[in-house]
Amino acid sequence: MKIIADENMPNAEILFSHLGQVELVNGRTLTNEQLKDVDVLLVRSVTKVTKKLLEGSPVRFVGSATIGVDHIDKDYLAEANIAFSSAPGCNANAVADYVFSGLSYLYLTKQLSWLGKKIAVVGYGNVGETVYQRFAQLGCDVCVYDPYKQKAISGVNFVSLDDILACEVISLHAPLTSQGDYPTKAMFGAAELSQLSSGVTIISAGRGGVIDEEALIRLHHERHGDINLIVDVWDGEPKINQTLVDLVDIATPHIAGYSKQGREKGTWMVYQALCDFLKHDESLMAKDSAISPGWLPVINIDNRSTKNEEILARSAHAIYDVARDDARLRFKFRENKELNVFDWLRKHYVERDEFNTCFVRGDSDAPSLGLLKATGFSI
Ligand SMILES: NC(=O)C1=CN([C@@H]2O[C@H](COP(=O)(O)OP(=O)(O)OC[C@H]3O[C@@H](n4cnc5c(N)ncnc54)[C@H](O)[C@@H]3O)[C@@H](O)[C@H]2O)C=CC1
Ligand SMILES: O=C(O)C(=O)[C@H](O)COP(=O)(O)O
Repeated sequence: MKIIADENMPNAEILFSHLGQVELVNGRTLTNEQLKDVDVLLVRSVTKVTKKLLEGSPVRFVGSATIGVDHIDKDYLAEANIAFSSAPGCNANAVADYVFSGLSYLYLTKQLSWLGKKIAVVGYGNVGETVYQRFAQLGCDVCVYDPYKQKAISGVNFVSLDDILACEVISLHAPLTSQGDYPTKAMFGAAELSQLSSGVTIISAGRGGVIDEEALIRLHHERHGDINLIVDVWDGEPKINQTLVDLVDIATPHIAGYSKQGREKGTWMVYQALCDFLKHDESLMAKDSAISPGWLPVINIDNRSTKNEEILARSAHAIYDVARDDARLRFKFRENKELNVFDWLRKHYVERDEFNTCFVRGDSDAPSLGLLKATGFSI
């Protein structure tokens, strides 16, 4: 059996080589020609899996080690009787860590406090729920917009899109869709953006295209910069709008989900699905050996008078400082105009551990202990 896997899929060779012959390829430039003798195709989000790519190939299983599936033509796969599996939730903690690292950065650099603000989450899936629950457990005033989930779930503060637009922090975690009752493509267009409150913070870590970037740039100018932006996903990746990069507080190359554990879990979930499809015993590989525990650092906190928000910010940054990814992006784009910088940065990403791999110690009555637990740290 021949298996083609994206070269950016961690552990692919280790896990899949006992199921077949594995070839690692650049997923962005993959062609139909490369698939002519391939049985299993394992991709990441940069490969458009369409009829054009697969037609005439013997591929009978496609796995995507990602949460998002907007790069997959699932209708065609079903029609062609090709099995498909993705990795729902694999990097939800990583994206939530990104959100808190971003807010921590704004707190430390602009003294922008968010704990007491009105916070909105868009999309209540694996990522949105993780982000929402962290805010809720921190005691924040948090609401969520997800018209598909609203009726089915109780105990969650679902609101309308207009209510979301009035909030002071808005974190976007909806998929990119252009069909259905509530398509998300350009869902944050000029009309919606004009309703944003003064000094709002927007975190865009779902998919580029959900925000109309030109409208966002215009709004930024009109408001004289009175809007804080943390942007991980871009319309038209890997080409990105440099005007927008220059305006935002944090610009990163679609790496919100790139924790070591999140990426490894993605490969692991696809491996499990392929074993299941092949009726192969997955226990030949141990999950523990496929997903790293992290470096297990310890943060010691005490009961002194440091503000809770400061403790949160410093702890988040001790594990993952989002500013390092922003600095790398800006530096590389200045340094090299020829290279596909966006993909280069992603391929050479210095992976980070998740907050949950870090243990916090301190007096059991220290209030910040509970806050750090709510933010995803281990106690
Ligand atoms: N920046 C990054 O590195 C990453 C980005 N993502 C993106 O985040 C998206 C969300 O991830 P998950 O929560 O795991 O997906 P999910 O599929 O579990 O949940 C998506 C949620 O969005 C909701 N939704 C759909 N249309 C909506 C609309 N018009 N308004 C509000 N909510 C809407 C759905 O009902 C669903 O509850 C993924 O589709 C992916 O595109 C995911 C992982 C990493
Ligand atoms: O899981 C998703 O969905 C994501 O957005 C991934 O983190 C994107 O990573 P790549 O698949 O593009 O490496």
